[in-house]
Amino acid sequence: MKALHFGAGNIGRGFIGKLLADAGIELVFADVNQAVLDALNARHQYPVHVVGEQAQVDTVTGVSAVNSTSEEVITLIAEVDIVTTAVGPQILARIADSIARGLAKRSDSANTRPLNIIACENMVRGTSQLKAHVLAALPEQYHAWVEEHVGFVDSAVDRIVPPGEAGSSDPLEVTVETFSEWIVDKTQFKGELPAIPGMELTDNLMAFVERKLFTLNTGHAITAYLGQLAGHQTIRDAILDPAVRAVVKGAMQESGAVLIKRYGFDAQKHAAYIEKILTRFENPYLKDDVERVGRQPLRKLSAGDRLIKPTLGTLEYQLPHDNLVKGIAAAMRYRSAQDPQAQELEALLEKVGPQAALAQVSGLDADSEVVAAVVKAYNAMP
Ligand SMILES: NC(=O)c1ccc[n+]([C@@H]2O[C@H](COP(=O)([O-])OP(=O)(O)OC[C@H]3O[C@@H](n4cnc5c(N)ncnc54)[C@H](O)[C@@H]3O)[C@@H](O)[C@H]2O)c1
Ligand SMILES: O=P(O)(O)OC[C@@H](O)[C@@H](O)[C@H](O)[C@H](O)CO
Repeated sequence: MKALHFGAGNIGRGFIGKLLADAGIELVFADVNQAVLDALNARHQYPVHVVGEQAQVDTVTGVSAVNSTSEEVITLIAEVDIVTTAVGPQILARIADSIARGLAKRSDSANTRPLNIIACENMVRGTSQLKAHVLAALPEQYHAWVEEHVGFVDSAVDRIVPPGEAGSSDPLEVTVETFSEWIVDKTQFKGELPAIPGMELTDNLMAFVERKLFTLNTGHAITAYLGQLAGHQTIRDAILDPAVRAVVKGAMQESGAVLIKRYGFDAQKHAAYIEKILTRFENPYLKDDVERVGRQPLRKLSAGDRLIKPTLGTLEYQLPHDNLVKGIAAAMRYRSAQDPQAQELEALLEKVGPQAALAQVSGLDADSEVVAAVVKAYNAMP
């Protein structure tokens, strides 16, 4: 079996690429970072530090890399059995053209072996969104062939992987937590279901996607935003601050009430899931900056993402949302000199004020009670 993975970044090297390579699958990474590409092709292996009570260093072997914008990628898509991505939601549209060209080549060369494509991004049904971009870039004559031979498989992916230590000179070294979860929608595969240790198959993906995105990522984002406001640099320091922790836990309980109502989750098990996440945020072996977790606040404040979507759920079921509201207000206070979205948000707030800015980025009704509540919380923050 052969796989092409787009994005040799933190989650690409530290989780998805590692699982594929560990399963004995021949793995090629596609990326645009020349230093990473050169190092992968020079060494064909890299170290993964799995940190926790029982630390270990695993070596991922037998890997190579190509530039994501090269013709080699097109040829690989025509040949491989699995394509995975971990590039970030905003990059999916950019790689769609290459995938479309690769699928056309695959069809032209009469390769009818099943191909499965799995986007491993923090978004709801990211692979389905990638599929829409790919079909938009693919001439109509190939669409029926793609429907028959190519599976677009949605997934939920969970492992906290911060960037490498600032002091490390190895561009490939990656540090990961012990916990990991990769859940894929088994109803969307073409051909035989792959047996990859660490990949779990489900026919109830939406429940897992929403559970992860609207618990872990909701809590993570609020930890970052409130943490920055309280002057903390890392997620660990932020979550150990009782004032931050109370809002984060409260927000996860509020989104949890929505999930319990929507998917019939067991309330006790969900409470245990929240507690486990809080201990993961506290991990003393990971240095995860609030700026990584808070990155791209416009994406995180968009209608389908981790702050607004669960809040809409509380409105749907008439449930409390005071802590989610504080989290949204804190997101609007997020500032980062490195992050173009943080600057765009700041400029928008200056130009139109918090009420109109929130309505614009989130799609919420500017005259709604919930927007008024966020603006009140925002004005009360330093
Ligand atoms: N890091 C985590 O803890 C974590 C956990 C679960 C999910 N995710 C998700 O995984 C995705 C990647 O996150 P990350 O933390 O690994 O980010 P990252 O920045 O470390 O990695 C992204 C990689 O994509 C590469 N890239 C950019 N443009 C590209 C292109 N056109 N073609 C190919 N590669 C390209 C970058 O060079 C980089 O190596 C995001 O959607 C994120 O939400 C991250
Ligand atoms: O990757 P983002 O920007 O969507 O979210 C930042 C973090 O919350 C995220 O990367 C988590 O570390 C990850 O989702 C854990 O599984």
